[in-house]
Amino acid sequence: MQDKPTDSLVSAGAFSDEERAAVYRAIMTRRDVRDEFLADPIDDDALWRILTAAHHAPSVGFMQPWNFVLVRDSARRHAVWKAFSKANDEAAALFEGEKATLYRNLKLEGILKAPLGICVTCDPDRAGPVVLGRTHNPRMDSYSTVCAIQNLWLAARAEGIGMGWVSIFHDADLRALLNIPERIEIVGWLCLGHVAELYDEPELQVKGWRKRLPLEDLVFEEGWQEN
Ligand SMILES: Cc1cc2c(cc1C)N(C[C@H](O)[C@H](O)[C@H](O)COP(=O)(O)O)c1[nH]c(=O)[nH]c(=O)c1N2
Repeated sequence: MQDKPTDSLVSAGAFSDEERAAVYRAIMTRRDVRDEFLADPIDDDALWRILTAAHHAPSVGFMQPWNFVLVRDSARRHAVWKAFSKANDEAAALFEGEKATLYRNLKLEGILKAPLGICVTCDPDRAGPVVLGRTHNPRMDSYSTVCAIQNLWLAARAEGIGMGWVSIFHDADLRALLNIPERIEIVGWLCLGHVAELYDEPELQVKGWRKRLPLEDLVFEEGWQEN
């Protein structure tokens, strides 16, 4: 039998009431931020803590496939916004009638307002061709990168920094603007900045786009249930 690595274990006990409340508060009050960004720059230490939280996300085979491309330059962010704008016109054309009007009235990005953009990428080759846990589903490396983004989002919330995820782009446009090689997957463009206020429910719900589904309808016991 192998020796238990006691030196590298920490207690798995539950958090104190206060610690638990803080974790749930970060989860429940995290919002996708679009229009509420303030121009104030993000403190370097806070940014590093947020990136460290992202870097401590779980990843398949511990491959840590992520990179974080930080974009502060306003001319570059303007070019990213133009790429969004083109893709958003295409997206808007897919809706009809009232839904199209509502879509047009939604603000779906904070690329120019937020002082920092982060393009999060996934390198499928980070841990060689055979990755523990990825063999039967190649998407596991992308899923790992999404875990990093969620950690980043929650840590930002705890730091009082807002974040918005923008996905309305042609990959090729972001790739060209940021010099990202073909073999690297673009997972998300994140807008980060201080915010004065946050919606207390998802903005898409507040603006009548879609409601939060009842959890009871989404939880199945023992197998799939067709409603
Ligand atoms: C993968 C992915 C991609 C996007 C998003 C999220 C995720 C997870 N969201 C944010 C999304 O609309 C938001 O999370 C939901 O509306 C729920 O709101 P809260 O995040 O709880 O505020 C998002 N929002 C937006 O305005 N423009 C966008 O392009 C995207 N893209």
